Amino acid sequence: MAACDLLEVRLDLLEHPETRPWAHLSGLPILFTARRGDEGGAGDLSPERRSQLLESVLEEAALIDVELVSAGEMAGVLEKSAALGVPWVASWHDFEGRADSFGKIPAMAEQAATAGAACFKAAVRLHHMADLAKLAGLLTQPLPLPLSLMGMGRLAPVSRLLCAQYGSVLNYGYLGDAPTAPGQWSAGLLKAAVSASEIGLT
Ligand SMILES: O=C1C[C@@](O)(C(=O)O)C[C@@H](O)[C@@H]1O
Repeated sequence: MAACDLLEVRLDLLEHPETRPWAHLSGLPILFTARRGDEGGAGDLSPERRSQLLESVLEEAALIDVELVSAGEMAGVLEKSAALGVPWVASWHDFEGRADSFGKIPAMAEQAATAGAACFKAAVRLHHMADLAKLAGLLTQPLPLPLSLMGMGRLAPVSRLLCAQYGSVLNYGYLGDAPTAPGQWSAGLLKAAVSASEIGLT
């Protein structure tokens, strides 16, 4: 079993993205991300630089990730990706885990759908067991687009299995030896664990 079904290339983490260091990984669809600094990106790249990075890979992208709050400042690249039929994952990250984050997610998902996103993704640091239920519970609400939800921190691993069981799409794990978020599973382990825990919850 391959370790993953889709690869995410974090353009903001690459020293020399123009050398296309992902080129040898042919055969798998690629999601390209150029993360903004205040949502976990490296180098605090400007919206112009992030747009330029994404525009340079649109022809080979299966999907692109742009933070919901960057939709306005990166409208140009979103228009180009839409014209090419490349879907947009609208994302949002809360590394602190603020108490009001769970309640904000449905409205952000609605906003993402209206703005043309194919999926809304939120990663939130979890502090308490009750946070697990709040996060996975969002997947039982009717919303106009698929959700990709995951926890960060000590409860991240269990949250990622729970959310996958409740229908979260795009479940992230790392390749190599460096997680890109606190509490991320390795991709191979996550895929095996999700497969082993497919018990048909709705
Ligand atoms: O947004 C996400 C999700 C993520 O932050 C995670 O929590 O696994 C990992 C990032 O690489 C990715 O861009």
